[in-house]
Amino acid sequence: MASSPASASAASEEEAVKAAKVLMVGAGGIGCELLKTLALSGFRNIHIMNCYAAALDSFTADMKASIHMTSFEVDVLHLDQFGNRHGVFFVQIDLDTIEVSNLNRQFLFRQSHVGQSKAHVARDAVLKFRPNINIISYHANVKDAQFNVEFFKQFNVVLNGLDNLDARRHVNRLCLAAEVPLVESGTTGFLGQVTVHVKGKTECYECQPKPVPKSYPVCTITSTPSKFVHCIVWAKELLFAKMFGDKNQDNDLNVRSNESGTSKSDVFERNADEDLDQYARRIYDHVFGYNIEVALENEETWKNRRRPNPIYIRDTLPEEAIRQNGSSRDINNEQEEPSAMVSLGLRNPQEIWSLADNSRVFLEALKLFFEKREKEIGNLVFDKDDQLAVEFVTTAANIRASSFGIPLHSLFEAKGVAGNIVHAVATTNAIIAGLIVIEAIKVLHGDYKKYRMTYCLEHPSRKMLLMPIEPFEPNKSCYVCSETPLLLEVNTKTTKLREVIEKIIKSKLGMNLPLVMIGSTLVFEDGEGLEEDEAANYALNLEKVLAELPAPVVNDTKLTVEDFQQELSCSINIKHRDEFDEEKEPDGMVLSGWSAPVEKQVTSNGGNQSVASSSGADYADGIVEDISTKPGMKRKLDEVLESKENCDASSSAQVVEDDDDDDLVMLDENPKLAKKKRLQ
Ligand SMILES: Nc1ncnc2c1ncn2[C@@H]1O[C@H](COP(=O)(O)OP(=O)(O)OP(=O)(O)O)[C@@H](O)[C@H]1O
Ligand SMILES: [Zn+2]
Repeated sequence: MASSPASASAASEEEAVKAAKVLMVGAGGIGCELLKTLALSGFRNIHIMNCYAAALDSFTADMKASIHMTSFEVDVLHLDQFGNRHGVFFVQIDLDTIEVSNLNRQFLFRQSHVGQSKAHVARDAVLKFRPNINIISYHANVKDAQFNVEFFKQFNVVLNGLDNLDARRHVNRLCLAAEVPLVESGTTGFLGQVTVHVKGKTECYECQPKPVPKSYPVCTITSTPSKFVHCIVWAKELLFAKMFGDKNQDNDLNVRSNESGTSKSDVFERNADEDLDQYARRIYDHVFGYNIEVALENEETWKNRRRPNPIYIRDTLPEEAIRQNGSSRDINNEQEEPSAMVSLGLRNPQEIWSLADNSRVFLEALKLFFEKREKEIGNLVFDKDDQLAVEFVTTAANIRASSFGIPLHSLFEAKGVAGNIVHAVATTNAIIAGLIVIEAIKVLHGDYKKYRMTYCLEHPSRKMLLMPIEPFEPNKSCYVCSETPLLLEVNTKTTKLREVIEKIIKSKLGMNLPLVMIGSTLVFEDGEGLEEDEAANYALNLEKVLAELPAPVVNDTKLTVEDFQQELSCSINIKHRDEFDEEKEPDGMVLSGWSAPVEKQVTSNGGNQSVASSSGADYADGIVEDISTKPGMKRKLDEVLESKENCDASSSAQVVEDDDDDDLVMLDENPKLAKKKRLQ
């Protein structure tokens, strides 16, 4: 009996799925769901890979310490280079190990897996219910050099389940270079999206500007906090950074260097004759007492504001309590990871501690950093998974909040604010994983007219929670997927090559290992394998101003910038400019022709949704389209820019921080986006 066209098409779809070679990047919340859904959807050849040992060299000591090397991982490593063992395969990459906090939603993992590779354990778990699937797992960073264009070329489709912009951009570039379709995804609480990117047919992941983190005026953070988040930003970005971070970094911590007003040493330096107890108390009095007194002297500031109270240790912890502080420490409680609350016998992170308890934990945390983690001091960056750092930041924020009459918060709540944590919703991940598989099947079938970008909303819009939208055409001025040159306005007589590389090429253009050419002269190259004299030469060039490079960069010079790993090359036309506005153009350079982050005023729709994005500097998860209100118009839901508060004229810089508000916010419509053409 002849088969109907419908069944023939279903059969060919099934064949395409069976024969597919799929690369999946990320085995976290979305990744676990995705792996399971792929396995249950007929994908037969799943190859999760682990280039773990090779990648290990590029890992920092901390990363290495977090990796569990098991015989299983080594075994997987020896399987083969490109997984051809199985002919067709599904590959999964993830650099992370399993944490207890993953278990509520990353259902392929169990308590006993904590500390093990996500990629391997996920592979193992799926093999238990689909033993005939070919899976190879890689416990590695997808940015590792071995995952080059050749590696990507072997796949029919790449599926992202990542949580950061950096890795997403990298995968986008490799997919473009290898000409492999990419299905990209992200979730934030109830919100999520799946987008399809096929070279030449749809826009690439970087065709559109990505959201920028929320920023607060410096004066709000340093002088006039009115919300708890302002205290958290102060504690994290200023105090913590000042105490434990890189001393050479700019820091706007608005503190006087010492009480007598003389130019003696830095107040944050520990004096030779000071024991740790004395040092901790001096810091406390300085930042919560003395500095508030100084701020109070500026009557103007407090005209229409509530005046803060200086807080001194003698008031919060009278003498005997101070002494107790040392002795109440449970010295038998030698924890692997030092914790001030544990050593002081405080057990409940969900409880709001009194000012006295906050003060005790603050002093204890400060001391523990010096006692137990002295080697790290000078290099620490706040990390929401670092218990002692969270304790320090929580208590510093609470003491400051108390000074300014702002309600105190529990450690659990403060950690959420400090780490920009939006609680993940397992159902959203499951829905998004399902949508990824639907798009992957369409991609394998090659019918690009059926591709959809789908957005998962929290509240129904036109009675729909899922909003499918036709993908857009590539953006003709995208520097990643088109050849449009960029324009850099810069003072060529004062700007060093190093600044252009750090602030523009690496930071804005996201290149990993850039190479810079002026005409045919190579002035800089990054990466391993350079000859000693080459490296020395490039190091010299880095410190030269542009106009004094071996091939001088002046007005109208064209730079060629390339990243071999990403197979990305772009031209930058230079326009010399003498002056830059320090406030509006803090880089001292202006790059145009790239997808600059959108910095638009936002309005709230009065909803009650949380739209913060991924943790730390890793944001940019979601672009949500609200086609119910503006058909064809893109709106972004996950970028929240607080309208600038009135601020002293002296405050110019911005402290960058993510959203804290609960409101659903939407960007004003971007007219540029409205003009974009849909796929024909
Ligand atoms: N460069 C990268 N290479 C490989 N895997 C990556 C890379 N960057 C991120 N990932 C992985 O992407 C996954 C994202 O998953 P998810 O968003 O659920 O994060 P998580 O770390 O598992 O959970 P949470 O951040 O909520 O604690 C993580 O498992 C992470 O290890
Ligand atoms: Zn593009």
